[in-house]
Amino acid sequence: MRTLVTAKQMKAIDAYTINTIGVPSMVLMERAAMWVARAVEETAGKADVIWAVCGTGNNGADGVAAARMLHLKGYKTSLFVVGDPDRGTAEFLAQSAIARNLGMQMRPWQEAAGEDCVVLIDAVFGVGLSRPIEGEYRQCMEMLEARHAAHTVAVDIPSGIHGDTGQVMGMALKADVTVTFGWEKMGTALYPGRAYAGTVRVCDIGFPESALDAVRDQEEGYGYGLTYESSDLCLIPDRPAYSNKGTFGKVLIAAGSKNMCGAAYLSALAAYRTGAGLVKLLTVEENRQILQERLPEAIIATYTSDQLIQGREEFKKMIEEQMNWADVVVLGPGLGSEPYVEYLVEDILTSAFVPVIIDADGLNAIAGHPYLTTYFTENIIITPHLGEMARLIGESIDAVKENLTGAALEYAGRYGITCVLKDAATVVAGKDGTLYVNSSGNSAMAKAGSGDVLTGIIAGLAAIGMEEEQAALMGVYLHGRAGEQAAGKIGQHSLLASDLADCIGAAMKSVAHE
Ligand SMILES: NC(=O)C1=CN([C@@H]2O[C@H](COP(=O)(O)OP(=O)(O)OC[C@H]3O[C@@H](n4cnc5c(N)ncnc54)[C@H](OP(=O)(O)O)[C@@H]3O)[C@@H](O)[C@H]2O)[C@@H](O)CC1
Ligand SMILES: [K+]
Repeated sequence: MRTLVTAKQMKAIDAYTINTIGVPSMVLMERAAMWVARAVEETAGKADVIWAVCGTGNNGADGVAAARMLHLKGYKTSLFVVGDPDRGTAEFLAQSAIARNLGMQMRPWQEAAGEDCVVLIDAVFGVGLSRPIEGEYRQCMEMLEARHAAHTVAVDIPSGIHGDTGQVMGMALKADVTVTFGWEKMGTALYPGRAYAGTVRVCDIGFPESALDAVRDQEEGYGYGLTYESSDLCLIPDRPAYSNKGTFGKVLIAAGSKNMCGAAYLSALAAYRTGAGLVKLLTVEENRQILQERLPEAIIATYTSDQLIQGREEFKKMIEEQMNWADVVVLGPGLGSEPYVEYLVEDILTSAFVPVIIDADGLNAIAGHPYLTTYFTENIIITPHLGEMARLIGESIDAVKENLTGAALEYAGRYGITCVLKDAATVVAGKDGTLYVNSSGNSAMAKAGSGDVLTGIIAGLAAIGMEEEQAALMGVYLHGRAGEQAAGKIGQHSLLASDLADCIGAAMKSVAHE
């Protein structure tokens, strides 16, 4: 498990380490610069021209210090400054003085025109970036972008990427390697920042763990983000030898509509593949035969849409019985948008006292009939993609995209539920402010049916004993790992959602015994 911090949190950790613990700012900076210089040395030869392009804040100061270290080792290093050097931070002024005392020239960035650059050290902005990039800064960064250095090392975060949201603040510089300090920044875990960062290296520059704790305690609701890595797969419960199908929980999947049964099938298949003991599909009568043929392991229960509208009381009773049977419920894949879906959602929400994972048309019914949110309990996990989230909160997709973590946290907090907001880097917000940013998966998973598989995985994990929020976090991670396995076998272009489901077992195995 790795911790992710926002820019604000990182600044507070810096300040605590310097002011309360007493580690001098310049000591931290020298270590930071050493890591940056090392990353450059891995690719630069002594004949290659290295540019360090530095702003006048502490990110720039890191860049000046790294350039000085490389200069002392005999590398051809040019130092360029953007912004008014006289208004630099104390550290920038100190690092500039050291560089000059060692005979280095610090020139305005405009003088770079016409000179060569093989390796670029991007030290224009770090976590201090607070507004869109304009004017001289933009001109400088455009010049750097056009330069196409063979290799770019970003200091702490690619300049132009917002440390909290990963958004491009007008423009940003793409890096091959981002050398970051202490903890990974939220902005390089989320897209598009993640795509700009290249390989992210988290380097220890001497922040104590206690700074993380102290900052968390100082401010209420100051939660850190987290992300899983392969060793966390061991959090998935073992399968005891002395067991039967009842040991592993019963999943009920309310899904599918007339002649639309693919989503129901994929969700059920994934729940079984994840380890559920029994999976029952609750769907329309028209789907019975095909689902039975495709997945004979599943129990099929059916209803007709007429039954639902005309015999509401009886239908409610049937739903109650199904809910009593289930240990976990999936509600929504492929349900369609017929008027009866509203009643189905209402009856399930009012009679389920187990975790309910709501997806797709289940969420659309809620967006169309907001009174349904009054039935939300802490057992609810919603799994919207950007469009579904936008409909739920009445915002544009762009607005959700700009602040993915904020949207998920706000919705989860408002209703006391778990919100899985699906994107290239899916985020999960828990009811108590837990924030998870997923690191697994690939673009091959952006295909029809992938979300249905995710619902089945989360349900399967809940069925084998994981608490619902944990099942949501792990489900997202495992889903991505299955995508990696499947792409490895089949290739990114050809991967289908059913391949994802078929690779869940291998993804779980790669885990436990890695
Ligand atoms: N000892 C330490 O503290 C350590 C710090 N470390 C390093 O320091 C970095 C953080 O440094 P930083 O706080 O000085 O901010 P930085 O990112 O350099 O930005 C400079 C200033 O730019 C300004 N600004 C913002 N947006 C702007 C815009 N669009 N256009 C123009 N100006 C804009 C804004 O000032 P403002 O104008 O808002 O007052 C901001 O303060 C961190 O990423 C890491 O690399 C490490 O060495 C470890 C030890
Ligand atoms: K930078």
